[in-house]
Amino acid sequence: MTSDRSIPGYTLLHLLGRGDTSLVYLARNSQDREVALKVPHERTLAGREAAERFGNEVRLTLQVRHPQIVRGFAGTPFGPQAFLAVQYFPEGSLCDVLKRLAPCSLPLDAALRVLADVASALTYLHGLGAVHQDVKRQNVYVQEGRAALGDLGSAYFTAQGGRASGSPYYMAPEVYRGESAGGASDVYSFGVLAYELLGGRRPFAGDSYEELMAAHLNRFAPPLLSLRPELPPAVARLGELALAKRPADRPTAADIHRALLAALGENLAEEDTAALGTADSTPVRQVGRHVPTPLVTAKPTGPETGDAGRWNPFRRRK
Ligand SMILES: Nc1ncnc2c1ncn2[C@@H]1O[C@H](COP(=O)(O)OP(=O)(O)OP(=O)(O)O)[C@@H](O)[C@H]1O
Repeated sequence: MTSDRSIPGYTLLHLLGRGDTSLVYLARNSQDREVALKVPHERTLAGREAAERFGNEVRLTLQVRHPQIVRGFAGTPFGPQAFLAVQYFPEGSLCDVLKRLAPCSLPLDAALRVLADVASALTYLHGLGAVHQDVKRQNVYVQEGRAALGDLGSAYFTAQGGRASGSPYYMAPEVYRGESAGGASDVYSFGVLAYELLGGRRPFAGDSYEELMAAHLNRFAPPLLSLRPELPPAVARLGELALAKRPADRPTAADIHRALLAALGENLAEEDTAALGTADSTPVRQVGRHVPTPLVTAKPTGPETGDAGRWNPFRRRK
């Protein structure tokens, strides 16, 4: 269950957290930099799908570079020495931050800033032709009010095909139906995150996977303005449109990013404008679970932490 493997070049300082895929340590690298070191569990390495997911996370994390995506420093995708060293966030994930704040929620400006950063990360990924597939508060890391999107284990380049997946509380209707995922599916998950941060509750609840699926497919959440009247109307409107049942009715991540920056009184930075269309990426070789697969009714595709699991949202693992 636990991993006591040492990774050459790193001194393990202490355990930061335990996920379904890996143990995450605070570690020091040979340049004396503190990093979060992800070391996969033995069972992750032993399971084909889990090992491929970890390998995918390593390769994509090291390939992409954006200020609002958790930065990867080094890694080995497969084998007994597999690891991933990433930027360390002392404040932890957005989930950790919200737990510490409870019963209060993020002040409006702080929530808009976090959402703008996540929208910026998605704009960049979508510009590369990639989808993230697991946008949720557990995968957003926070430092001094700024946010970075992490966990690229389920991400893939749409041109190369991949398997639709997600976390049940955040999964788009088309993913529940087993159709292919696209940027619009990430926008839907972003809409759930935005609803949580701005509305203070989830848009859809359910006591089972089936109940959640029925809610995401058929129900409509109360308007955000009814939950938080002080919201900028344009942001509330885009937040609701992000939850549109049909992918084509949703705004793009870039639309949402612009609206959030406007609400914060800012303009799109030049590098973000460039990232919209000209991001340079050489897609990595896809393996195993990332070759095109016939899609059947989507099942959540991975174990999960906390209360929004990819496999089973009702099983708590930590
Ligand atoms: N970059 C980081 N900085 C600080 N803490 C981190 C970082 N990455 C992970 N952690 C901590 O480690 C915990 C486990 O990380 P994570 O959820 O990414 O594990 P995983 O096993 O790789 O992913 P999953 O559970 O989704 O399969 C997090 O909940 C968080 O507390």
